[in-house]
Amino acid sequence: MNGWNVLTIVQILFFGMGAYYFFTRVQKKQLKGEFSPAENTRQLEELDGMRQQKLTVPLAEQTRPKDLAEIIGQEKAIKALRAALCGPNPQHILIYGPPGVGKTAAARLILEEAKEKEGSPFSEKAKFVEIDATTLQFDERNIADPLMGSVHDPIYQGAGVFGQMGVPQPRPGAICEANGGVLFIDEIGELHPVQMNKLLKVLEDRIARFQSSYYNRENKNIPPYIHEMFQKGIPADFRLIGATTRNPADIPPALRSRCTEIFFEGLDEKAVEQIARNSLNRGGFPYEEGLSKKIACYARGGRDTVNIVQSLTSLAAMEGNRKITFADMEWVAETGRYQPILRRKVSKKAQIGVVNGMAVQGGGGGALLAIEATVLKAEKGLLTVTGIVEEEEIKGRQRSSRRKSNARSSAENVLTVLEKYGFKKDEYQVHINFPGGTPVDGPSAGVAMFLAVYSAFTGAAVDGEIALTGEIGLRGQVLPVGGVSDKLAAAMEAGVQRAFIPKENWRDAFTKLSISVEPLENVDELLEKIFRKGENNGYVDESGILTAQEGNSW
Ligand SMILES: Nc1ncnc2c1ncn2[C@@H]1O[C@H](COP(=O)(O)OP(=O)(O)OP(=O)(O)O)[C@@H](O)[C@H]1O
Repeated sequence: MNGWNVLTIVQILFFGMGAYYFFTRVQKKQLKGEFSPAENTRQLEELDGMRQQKLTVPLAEQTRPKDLAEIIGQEKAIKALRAALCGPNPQHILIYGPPGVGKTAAARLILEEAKEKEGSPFSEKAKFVEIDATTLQFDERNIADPLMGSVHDPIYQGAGVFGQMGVPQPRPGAICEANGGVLFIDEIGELHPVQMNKLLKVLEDRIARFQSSYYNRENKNIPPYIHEMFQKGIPADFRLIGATTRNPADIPPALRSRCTEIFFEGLDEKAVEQIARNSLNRGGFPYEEGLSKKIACYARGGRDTVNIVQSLTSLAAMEGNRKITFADMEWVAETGRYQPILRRKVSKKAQIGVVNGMAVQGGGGGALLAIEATVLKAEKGLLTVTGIVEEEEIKGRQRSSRRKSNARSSAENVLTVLEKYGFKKDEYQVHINFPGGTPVDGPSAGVAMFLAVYSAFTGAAVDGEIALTGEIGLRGQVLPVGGVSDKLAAAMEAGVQRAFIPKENWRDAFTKLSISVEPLENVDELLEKIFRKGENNGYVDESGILTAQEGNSW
């Protein structure tokens, strides 16, 4: 062997050792997922720096109820929640209700209370796992599903050393994290139908199952725990609490049938005032007397209230920690685009040609509207509808929209239906008025308009403590409308004693309300229910021009 050959062999050996060192080092790094120590220290320092930068706790967080007793105005719903979750056999639960009225706050607190109860299957460590269905994107490739979990197949980027070894890795989702506790899904009605079906299956099986075309029982590279995950699944034994602002009819029956349904009500004025007072007191600034009442004129629920109080306290703090005034509330309402809430109280007096209609307000929530009508004998028929805003822009907090009223065409239907009761369109001037310039959703005011004109036409006075909603068909049918729960809440707050709603909107839950709610199929039924026979509710007499003059005094 000559000198050249020895040198070559030495060079090859050195190169080989260098390559071996390099590859084993890289492989070790990948196996351990290790970074360089300096990089690791730098990243940790950065995270620590971020943790040091704390802002003060927002008032919304400070005022979050810490106890179920701090949730105002939902006593019945909370009792039902306790009954469903705090016993030895907790149920799955669906909570319905308008936004910001305490559904999430109550769900967060109920598990803690359940844990304290003797015989509860929830252990001290039972977790409350919260997920918002509006932020869950459905991924049909199932690469990332925070709710159900997913499998990282070896081909995917980031599969790491398991990827090189051809091992698929199950990644448990929220259903497994909640095992032994509560899974709370906010806005559950927004779940993609495929996710909803998978969730229903998990509620039955109480196991999360994983599949992958890369999984092979014979693959010796696959660690035993991953074999077990594929073959036996991962436990997902939890109680579901779903919350939704939708109507029960919009929720899949298969989910409803597996859950106890609980209804949170819209908050009335008194409840909002109480929440405002509690928040103002926690805010720590002096405030003008009666301010909580003023806040209740604008806030539609608990969240609105807390947000308004937060703006008020920020303003007072910015201007030298001064007292919070009514003028500040006006400013917050103006800049925050809070619409004043219509809160009419009904009159106990029976009046001719005046009726309470139940409506839905632009920004959400129900409202009670007065509808007045006059009927005058004339040479020629005429219909006038006033007080409605034909088209208006509703500037909501999140979006603006234009709304066109079609109250007039609904009023035309009313006159046609009235022909059955002796009224002749060509012989009367009818004037229907919605005092207050409120945007009116025409069709749903149909039955109320009918009653107002009928009353003016016949001279039969209508009880001031009744209210109505429903679209009217040309044959006098009472047709279904939206927002009935909100409308009933507003009616109760206004002092209504009897509310008439379309039969198709009827729910058994309405029997539990503090007022009488009566379903209607047609307007004949309505007339029979509210007028006694023989009273002045027949047809107009020959000489008579019957008007609602008496009714104009309200
Ligand atoms: N009934 C209430 N009593 C006391 N505080 C309330 C009430 N309702 C709401 N709040 C306040 O508003 C905040 C938001 O309410 P929460 O998140 O519980 O509403 P939600 O009904 O779940 O609304 P969403 O449907 O929009 O999720 C609460 O943290 C609390 O500070």
